[in-house]
Amino acid sequence: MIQLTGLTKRYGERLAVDDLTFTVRPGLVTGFLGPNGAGKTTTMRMILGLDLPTAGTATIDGRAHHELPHPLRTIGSMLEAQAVHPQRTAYKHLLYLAQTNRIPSTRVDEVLHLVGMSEAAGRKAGGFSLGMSQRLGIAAALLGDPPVLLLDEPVNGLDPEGVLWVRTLIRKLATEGRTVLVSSHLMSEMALTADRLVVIGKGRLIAEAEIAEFTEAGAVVLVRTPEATSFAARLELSGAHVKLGDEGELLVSGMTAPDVGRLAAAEGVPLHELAPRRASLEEAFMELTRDAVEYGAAR
Ligand SMILES: Nc1ncnc2c1ncn2[C@@H]1O[C@H](COP(=O)(O)OP(=O)(O)OP(=O)(O)O)[C@@H](O)[C@H]1O
Repeated sequence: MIQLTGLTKRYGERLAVDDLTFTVRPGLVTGFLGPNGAGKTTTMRMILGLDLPTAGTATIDGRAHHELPHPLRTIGSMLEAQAVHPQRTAYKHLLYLAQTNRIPSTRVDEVLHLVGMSEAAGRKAGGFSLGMSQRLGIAAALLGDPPVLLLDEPVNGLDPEGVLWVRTLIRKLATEGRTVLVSSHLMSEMALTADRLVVIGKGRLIAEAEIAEFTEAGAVVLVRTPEATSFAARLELSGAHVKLGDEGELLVSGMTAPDVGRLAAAEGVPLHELAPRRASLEEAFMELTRDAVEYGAAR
C-alpha cells in the first residue's frame, strides 16, 4: 500500500505538487491521471525518495522509502527517463542492479524471461527500440519481486502490440495482489487498464474513484422536444441541470431518463427523443480537468 499525506513539492514560486492525500491499495491497478505538467512524475519521484517533499509524507507499507531495508524488494519502479548505459547489455544492466541490491543473480534470467527478452539478453541497451527499453525498464522494476510497483507512462510511444503486452502484464501483477500505480495522461488508456483512478491537475487532487463512478458522474439524458425552451425551464425548476446542444437538443444532468419522461408526460410535453447517454471516460476526464490544463489548446 502507498499512502500520501499532504504531500507537497514547491519549486520556487511553483507548486508542482499541492497537498496530495490519497491511498493506493493492493490488488488493484490504480491509474494516476493528469494532463502534462500536472505533477505525476514529481509525486512518483517523492514516493521513491528521489525528490524531497517540501511538506507531507509518502509511505510504502508504512515506511518512507529511505527507511526500507531492501527498497527494490519492496517497491519496483519505472520512471519515464530510463538511465541505462548504452554499452551495457540487458543482462549486465540487470545483474548490476541485482548485485547492488542483494538479489540473487538467478532472478535476472527470470525477469528477462518474464518480459520476453531472454533472446535479447546479450544485446547492448544502446541499440534497443523504445519497446525493448520499456521491457527492460519493467524487468528492472520486477527484479526484487516487489509487492508495490510504480510505472510512469509505461505505454508511451509503444506500438499496439507493446501496449497490449504492458496492459496485460499490469493487470496480472495486480491480480497477484500487488499494489500497482500507473501514471498516464490518457484517459482512454487508463479506462482499459485501471480499476481505480486518481486524477490530479496543477498538482492538486481533482478526483479519486472507481472507473465506473467517473462515467456515472458525467452521465446525461438527451432530450428532443419541440418545446425545448419551456421544458428546459421546467426541468431546471425540478432541480436538473440543462445544457442546450448544438442541434437544439437538451442535455440534462442530475435527473434520470425515466424521471425526465415522467415529468414530460405530467406536463403534456411531446418528446421526440429521450436517451440516457453515458459520458465517455475521455469526456469525463476533460470535464474534470478543464480548469487544470496548463498548456491546453486556446479556447
Ligand atoms: N526540477 C524541477 N524544477 C522546477 N520545476 C519543475 C521540476 N520538475 C518539475 N517541475 C515542474 O513541476 C510541474 C509538474 O511536473 P511533472 O513532471 O511532475 O508533471 P507530470 O504530470 O509528470 O507531467 P508530464 O506528463 O508532462 O511529465 C511542472 O510545471 C514542471 O514544470
